[in-house]
Parts: sequence; C-alpha cells; structure tokens
Amino acid sequence: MGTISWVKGHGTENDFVLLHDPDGTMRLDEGLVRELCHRRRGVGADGVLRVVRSAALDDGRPYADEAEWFMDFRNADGSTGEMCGNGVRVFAHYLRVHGLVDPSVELPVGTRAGVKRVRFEDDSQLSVDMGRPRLPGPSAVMVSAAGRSWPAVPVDMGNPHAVAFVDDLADPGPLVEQPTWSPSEAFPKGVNIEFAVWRGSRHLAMRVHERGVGETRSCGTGACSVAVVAAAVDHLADQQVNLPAGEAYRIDVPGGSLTVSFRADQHVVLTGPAVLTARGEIDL
Ligand SMILES: N[C@@H](CCC[C@H](N)C(=O)O)C(=O)O
Repeated sequence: MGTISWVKGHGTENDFVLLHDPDGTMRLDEGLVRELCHRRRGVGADGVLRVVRSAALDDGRPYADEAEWFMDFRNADGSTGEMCGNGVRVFAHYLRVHGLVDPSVELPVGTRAGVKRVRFEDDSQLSVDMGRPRLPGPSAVMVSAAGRSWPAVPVDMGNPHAVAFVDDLADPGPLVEQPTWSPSEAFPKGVNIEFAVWRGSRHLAMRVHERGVGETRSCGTGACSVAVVAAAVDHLADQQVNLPAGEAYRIDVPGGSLTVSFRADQHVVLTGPAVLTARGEIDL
C-alpha cells in the first residue's frame, strides 16, 4: 500500500493537510481525502491542499501561463472546493518555507476560482487579492439552525456563501447539523453559511458552517463575505453602490482574527497569518 508524506498547517485554526505532488502523479480520491482529514483515524484537518504544478493537472492547466503552482483544494468530505482564503495563505507559506518561490515578489496561485495573487507582508502576515465579490441577490434567502431562522445575503467569493446577522453567536446552537436554507434552489451546489455579529465600527465576529466540512474555526472567503455585507450595510445611508476603497474590517473568528480591505478596483483583500505545525508519514 505504501505511505504518504504530509505537512500540517493552519490559518486562524482552519487546518489543512498539505501533500507535495509537484508533477501531479498522486491518485487523490475522495476516500483518501476523507481518511487524511479524519480526526481519529487520520492526520485530522478541515481539508487537503495538494501542492501541484498548474501544468500537471487538468483543473490547473488553464492557469499554467500565469501561475506555476496550483492549489488543489479538497474539503474534509472529499469534495472539491473552488477557493479557500485561509488555505491559499497556508499554501503560499508552504512554498516559501520550502524555497520554491521568491517571497519578495507577489505569488500567483492557480485555484478553481482563477488566479489569486498572494503578497508576503513584512510582519509575517500574508495578503491575498481575492478578486471581486458577486452579490447574486436581490432574491431573499432564509437560513435556519437550532429551530430559528434569519434572512441571509448570498455572496459569491469564487465559492458560495450566505451571510446572516444574529443577535448572539450562540443563537445558531452547536452547528452539528447542516443549517438549512430556503428556497432550496438558491444554492444548488451547497453553501458556506456565516453567522455574524457586530463588535464595533468596522469590527465583526462570525461563526461558520462550511460546505463539505461542518463548523470550522475560521473561513477566509467567509470573512470576506461578512465584510462585503457589512460594508454594504455601513454605506446604505449614503446609497454608495461601490465597496469603500481603503476601508478595512476586522473579522474575529473562533481561531483568531482576519482583516478584510477593499481596493479602488473593487477587489477584496484578505490579510492574516499562516503557520506550518507538523510533518509526518501516514501508512495507507
Ligand atoms: N475555509 C475556506 C473555505 C473552504 C471552502 C468551502 N468549504 C467550500 O466548499 O466552498 C476559506 O478559508 O475560505
């Protein structure tokens, strides 16, 4: 059967197993991802990041001219995800630690949601140009958990999100079950659901139930979605239709804190830490 070498890392405690497969020779099927991510039988993680050259994978080939490296991201249940904001920082940090990229220049990373550019900041944080969000509204969506329901705003950050404001982060209960949404057609491929509260001016906190995983300690694309909706609420009165360039929102998650800012070209920038914690081999 053989063994697989792995590295473990996290971004604000959203944790990943990284697999080094530059030439794309590994057979990474759903069952293997589930075993690696299993917190008792496997290494334990919210997802897998396969480190592969864009040219070596069908999914990565369209980006090969722009980005040498492709983040093959999988959720803990084995499903593929388009994008992962915490994952892409951990992925870039891995490449830096292994001497595979020059940290003094911006790093383009291929993802299923297109090429994302990562900057290594001086204070050991990493910033990611997450691109422009899409607000597929105005159709109203309701999300329900723990016997309660809230209106939610759909946001597309490359992957689907629904942002609901709650009075208290405990309101959605333990989030062991998948929260439901209506109408069910709103998210045919499933959705990541953020429950958010205001903590102050441009400062919010959130919990998230991730598609393909369950409740996690953080979600980068989720934090961006919360900041986008918060900015829309903040600027409702002045009827500003654009994201407020230069403004930054602090988004607290159970595993730490992330910063989301907006550029004049309406791109969302996510800033936060990335850490590698362990390495080893798993016997298959
Ligand atoms: N935790 C990630 C988002 C993960 C993707 C999600 N589960 C999906 O299926 O879309 C992040 O940090 O953005």
